[in-house]
Amino acid sequence: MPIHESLLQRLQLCTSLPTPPSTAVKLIDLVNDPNTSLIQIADCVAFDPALAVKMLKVANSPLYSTRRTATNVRQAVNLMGTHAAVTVALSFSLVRNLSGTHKNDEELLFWKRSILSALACRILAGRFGFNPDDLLVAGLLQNIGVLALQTTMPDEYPVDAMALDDEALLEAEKAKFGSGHDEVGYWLLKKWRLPDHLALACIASHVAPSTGETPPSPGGCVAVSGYFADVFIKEKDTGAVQKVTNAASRWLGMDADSTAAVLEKMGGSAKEFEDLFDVPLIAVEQAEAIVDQAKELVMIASLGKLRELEEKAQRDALTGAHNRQYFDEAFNQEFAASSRHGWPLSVAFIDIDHFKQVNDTYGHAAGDNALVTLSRLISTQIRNGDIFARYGGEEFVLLLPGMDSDAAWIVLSRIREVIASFAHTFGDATFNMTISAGLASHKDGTLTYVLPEELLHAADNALYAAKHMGRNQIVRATKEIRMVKHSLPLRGE
Ligand SMILES: Nc1nc2c(ncn2[C@@H]2O[C@H](COP(=O)(O)OP(=O)(O)OP(=O)(O)O)[C@@H](O)[C@H]2O)c(=O)[nH]1
Repeated sequence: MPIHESLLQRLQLCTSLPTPPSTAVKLIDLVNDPNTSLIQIADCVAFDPALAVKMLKVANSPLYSTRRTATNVRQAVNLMGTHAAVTVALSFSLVRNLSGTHKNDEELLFWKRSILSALACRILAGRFGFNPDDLLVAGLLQNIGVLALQTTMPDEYPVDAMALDDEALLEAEKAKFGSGHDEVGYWLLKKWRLPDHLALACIASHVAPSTGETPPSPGGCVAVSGYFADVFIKEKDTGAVQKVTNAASRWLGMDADSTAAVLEKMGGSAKEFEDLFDVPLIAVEQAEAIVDQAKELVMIASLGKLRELEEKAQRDALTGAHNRQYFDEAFNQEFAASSRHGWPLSVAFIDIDHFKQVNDTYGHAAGDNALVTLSRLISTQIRNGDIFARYGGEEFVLLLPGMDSDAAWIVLSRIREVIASFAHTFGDATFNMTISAGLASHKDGTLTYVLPEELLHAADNALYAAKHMGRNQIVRATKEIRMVKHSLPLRGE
């Protein structure tokens, strides 16, 4: 991913770009060398007294909880192991020197966010089985490109960079400079000679997964870590908890419960990270408020899930129309209300004509597809309170509360026309379908019924009559039709 040329020139000419301190440069050499030994790391750390103190602190902290206590750098490095020791030493060395001369609040905020991201990364790594120390560094440096762009072009860079969402910021940068902080960050870290598995976090964490099915990846952890950090940084953004919940679900398939658990863990470990990195991160009350907020969200999410499940249980899996059970219940209730109050109620059976031929000619999958399309077409023609359900096979039923026979006739006519004029396509095939419908109405001044089954039976008889009369039409139940027994072999003949 090459950086836009004029931007590259400006970056190369900039003398104040963030640069790693000499200890970090040595540590990067060690990171790149597969044969690095514990002695070499201990040597390098020992030359930097402040770093040595930090390494002792971290080796004895719960982050690397062992029963042994390190009393000198050699022991600390030993306890942590080569990989962890060198990556952790590198992150301390970078942050201390890059943030050491906090020029302004903005820069302090930048490092606060980076350290909180690193903390989230470490927790997420533990959850998904990735290397926690690699992810700590990646989380820390994922937005180093922002710092590079801010330093190179202080007057042109969006002033509200930290307030923007990552996607919006990248878009603004690309429009202005031709490249975003993701590419610039990667370029800078490669210039520092950081190995790809660490530098790539700058790029990978900024490309959203295309589907929700992507398995969790280190890049995904880094991406989501920024949203976790924002919950603590953007105190005024009341939607921050919701945003991290969405991002964690999208990138890592996490549910609201797991997201809240990570937030809780972050709140608990922030103090430790604050001590290690010497940057104030969060106030205790703030951490508590965030955890409360996260718990509330879990409750809302589980209520939402419950509603979703209830809704699912009422729907036909193929077409999304209501199912027979839901219809039966609603129909009985509506019939009772109609009888009680004298409100009109119409019900219609809708059946696809010669549907067997569709299956036989174009295949069962084409038939399924047509059923889905037909349900969608019908749904667009009805109102909220109307109930459209799959009664079975290619037969549907439409319940129209408050509608008399004439009004229902108009709705059904519109449905009949819309369906007849729709050209279904499946693969190379194009075909049209028609429907027949039988309509019966209660309490509309014409026929009345004592039992709900009688009304349904009348609508069914009317459908038989529509089929008998040549299909692609609607027939209303009349006195004669209403009581007819199903004796004619009409449907499917
Ligand atoms: N693809 C598909 N076909 C279905 C489904 N449910 C029922 N069918 C088919 O629907 C067809 C219904 O056929 P028939 O009852 O003979 O009726 P028809 O061919 O529509 O003819 P008329 O109703 O008399 O116009 C059968 O071939 C069933 O296999 C389904 O879920 N998917």
